[in-house]
Amino acid sequence: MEFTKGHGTGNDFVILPDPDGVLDLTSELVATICDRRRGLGGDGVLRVVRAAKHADGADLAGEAEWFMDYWNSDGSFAEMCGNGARVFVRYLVEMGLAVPADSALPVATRAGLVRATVEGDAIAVEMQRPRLYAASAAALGGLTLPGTAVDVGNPHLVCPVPAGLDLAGLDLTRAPDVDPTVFPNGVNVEFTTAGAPVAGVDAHALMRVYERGSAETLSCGTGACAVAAVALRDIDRETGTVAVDVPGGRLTVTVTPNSCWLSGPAVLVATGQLTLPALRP
Ligand SMILES: N[C@H](CCC[C@H](N)C(=O)O)C(=O)O
Repeated sequence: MEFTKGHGTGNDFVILPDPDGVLDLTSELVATICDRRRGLGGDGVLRVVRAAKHADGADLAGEAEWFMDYWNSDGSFAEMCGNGARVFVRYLVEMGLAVPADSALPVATRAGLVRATVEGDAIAVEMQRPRLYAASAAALGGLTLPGTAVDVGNPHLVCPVPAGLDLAGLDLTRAPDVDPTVFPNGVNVEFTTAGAPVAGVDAHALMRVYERGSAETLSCGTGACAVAAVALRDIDRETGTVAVDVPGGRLTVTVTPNSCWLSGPAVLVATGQLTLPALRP
């Protein structure tokens, strides 16, 4: 089966073209494909399927031709993947499956319809406005770090790193402990510090993330949106533009009154053939 490998600021995905939704994609197969030794390796899988051909996209088939069937590397589902949506659109355009109109390209997702624009090396995707909804905390290495729960279509917990602690030194080799009553379906946990002023934006943040279903990744698009929304709240702003530096590069988040734009690079690395036994006819 053909695949393409792509990434957005180091958040990497295996793209599987399956326009008619005939591939029997299972959690086990996704985990095997994403295994960095026994498979291709990836933070997740993006199946490219016509919205009309997938149960989770059919209700949006009248508004978007394509559905982004996103899976985390452990084989679990997620409602939204911001970097994944940007790489997904890069794939559609590069493969001639879609032409970005002036009014942006619609894509169906489990979190609803998103729109994307291609701006050279950068691809921007418009998602729902992050909603800050609770105070909670993450326990890590004997420390309890207070944070803010943020809904970006998928769940996030944004924890500022206290003065005296080094963001780079946090041990993210294991999942932070969180409150299951606040996050019954798990959560993506971002650890963040303020960055030096950056010209042309309202705030600058640095972040690392332990992702639900994928462990630590070099970047998390929806996580950057959550971090940006908290950074704006901390300067008493409801809207604005935030530069978010992740280990894999820089994302730019623009929070508007009704939505949130996530912009950054999206690169296709390679195309080839998957020959795993589970994929043989
Ligand atoms: N692990 C996330 C999904 C991927 C999020 C991230 N890769 C992004 O770019 O938004 C979750 O389970 O909600």
